[in-house]
Amino acid sequence: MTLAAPASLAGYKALMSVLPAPDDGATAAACARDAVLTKPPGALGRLEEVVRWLAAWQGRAVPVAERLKIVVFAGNHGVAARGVSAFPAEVTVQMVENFRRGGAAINQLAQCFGADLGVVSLQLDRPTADFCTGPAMSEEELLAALAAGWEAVTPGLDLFVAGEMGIANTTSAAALAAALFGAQGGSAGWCGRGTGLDDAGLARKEAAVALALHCHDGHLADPFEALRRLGGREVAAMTGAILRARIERVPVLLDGFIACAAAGVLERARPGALDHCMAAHLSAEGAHGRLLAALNKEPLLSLNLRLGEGSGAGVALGLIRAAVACHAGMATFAEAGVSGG
Ligand SMILES: O=C(O)c1ccc[n+]([C@@H]2O[C@H](COP(=O)([O-])O)[C@@H](O)[C@H]2O)c1
Ligand SMILES: Cc1cc2nc[nH]c2cc1C
Repeated sequence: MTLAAPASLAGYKALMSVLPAPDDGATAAACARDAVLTKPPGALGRLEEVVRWLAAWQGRAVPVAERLKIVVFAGNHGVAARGVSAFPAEVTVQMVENFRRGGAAINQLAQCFGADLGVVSLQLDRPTADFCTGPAMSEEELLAALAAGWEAVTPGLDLFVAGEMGIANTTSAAALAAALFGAQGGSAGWCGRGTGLDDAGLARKEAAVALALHCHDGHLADPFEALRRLGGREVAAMTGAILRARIERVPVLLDGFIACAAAGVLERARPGALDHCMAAHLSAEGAHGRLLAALNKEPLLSLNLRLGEGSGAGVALGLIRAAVACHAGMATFAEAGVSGG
């Protein structure tokens, strides 16, 4: 059954108080099976945690990793005109074409691990407004972006990955993270080099984030309002998708800095709203570790990736499949005639 996206921000906020809970029965059954598999207890380390997490949200004692979906959301940012990225804004639309032709990293990762890949382009010819001088989006634009994400998650998926492409979106994510989780020590602490900024570019980015926080001061307490003022279309789409996944009990692998800032909106709106999410990796973007700590998430991988597109989560799909294969396929002590400890 298709569930329509809420028509108002009040509708989204109302959903935050009725989020589904994990299936404790399925978790207990997965733990019971794990306990009799032919290995010392705990010997598969965090792969066992992955199985418990999938079981809880899929509602299956033996979770599966067949219907995997990655969606890359693309958006453009007015703040790019301030010289806050190492690349020009036209790269966003060019990369969308690359995704469509199968030439990007995420295409290869999706193919490697049998994931379905979708690309959702969000009005690339209409960048958001420069949030240093006013809100990035109107309420109508925010609702359209949230709905685009919401509609990308179909019920019955075994796992969802929200990826993004948007030149300058690490500036948006830095400002949003500062608004959501505080700028103690200065907002520059949320700024990294993104696609590879030099020192002068980093200084422009830090100045842009500081200016934005000053401009919107007093209006950032509501996480959805912070998203409207400082986010971007692809950032808001990821927020909508991650929320829809929770409603549909679809587990989500979080990608890098921008995806985690988008997810952070939900965590600030209701602590625990990201219980259906696992952090795939620690990005090389400087403040990602700080953001993961604020979300209380321990990343599965740390490979110095800083690509976005959902690529860190794409690599982690291999671990997800490995965890599920062991849990589903291993013999029990009784079946294998192995003496238990
Ligand atoms: O996912 C990350 O942690 C990440 C870190 C640095 C850069 N990116 C990607 O690079 C773009 C944003 O970088 P920038 O420098 O233009 O803000 C955007 O398309 C992201 O997908 C992504
Ligand atoms: C080439 C390129 C590819 C990307 N993929 C995600 N963000 C990106 C940024 C650039 C610049």
